[in-house]
Amino acid sequence: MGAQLLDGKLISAEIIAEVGAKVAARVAAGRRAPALAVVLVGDDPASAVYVRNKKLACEKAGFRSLSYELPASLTETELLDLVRKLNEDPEVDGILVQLPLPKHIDADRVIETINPLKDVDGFHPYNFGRLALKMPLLRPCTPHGVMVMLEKTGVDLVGKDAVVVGASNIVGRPAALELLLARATVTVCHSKTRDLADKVRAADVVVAGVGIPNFVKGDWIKPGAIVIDVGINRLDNGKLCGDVEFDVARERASWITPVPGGVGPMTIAMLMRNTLDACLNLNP
Ligand SMILES: Nc1nc(=O)c2c([nH]1)NC[C@@H]1CN(c3ccc(C(=O)N[C@@H](CCC(=O)O)C(=O)O)cc3)C=[N+]21
Repeated sequence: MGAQLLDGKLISAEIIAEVGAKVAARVAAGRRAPALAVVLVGDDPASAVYVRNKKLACEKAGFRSLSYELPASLTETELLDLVRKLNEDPEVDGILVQLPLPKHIDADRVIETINPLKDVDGFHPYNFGRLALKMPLLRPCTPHGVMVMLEKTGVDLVGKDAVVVGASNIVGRPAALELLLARATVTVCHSKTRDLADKVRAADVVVAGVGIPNFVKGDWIKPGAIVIDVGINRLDNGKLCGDVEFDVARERASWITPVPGGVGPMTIAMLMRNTLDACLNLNP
């Protein structure tokens, strides 16, 4: 027994290849390739790795990537000016400002300054609101990647009990909206939730995004449940691990995502899809 693995690396590679084929066809028809601007402020080593992976994905998809690597001393005004310049640049389809930003910069203000049609992270309140109102436009990449993985299980989510552990703006909340859009019954748990274990025990689908290694215990998982682990935690030994106690959960679940090689690569695939969609929306 034991769960089947949802291979994020494989699914991501398929999606990036699909995007790449569409880009190649568009370029063959004489149109320019989609262009993604990636803005990195400061020198957080994890951010540098993610940004490098995003640039590699752009190459695979045939996108142009414009990279802005700026010092931690950058002022908020300077960053907002750059965002406005990219908003107005007709050669730029997608704008991604890597988070977290240095503390002296108000990230919400930066996100709200991005043209919602170029907001390929799906973080702008406009895109978040569209998702909440059942008319998604650019969907937040990580929760959208979660939904694509859930589709790969072939399990119908309609009426299923889904429990989201974590209520962050980038994972838990948008994941809950995605699951609701798929017509699951959604419970969102957070640090004030009582009897978390009981809530997880009742779930047909568990989505964990809290950023604490092994926070969701394997024996909480209902036999046959689907487990999607969005956590990416780097341990002292340098290894990555998720938020779910994988080895025990794996024995009980029907499907489970590994870390690494699960949701992480899906986030990047969905970013490529959003950038193509933004390009098509802006340059029909
Ligand atoms: N504006 C913005 N948009 C983001 O989408 C965004 C962000 N800021 N800030 C940081 C988080 C984190 N994130 C990841 C993307 C891919 C992997 C990924 O591909 N992970 C690999 C492992 C990579 C490694 O070895 O570290 C995996 O899970 O297999 C991880 C994390 C995007 N984020």
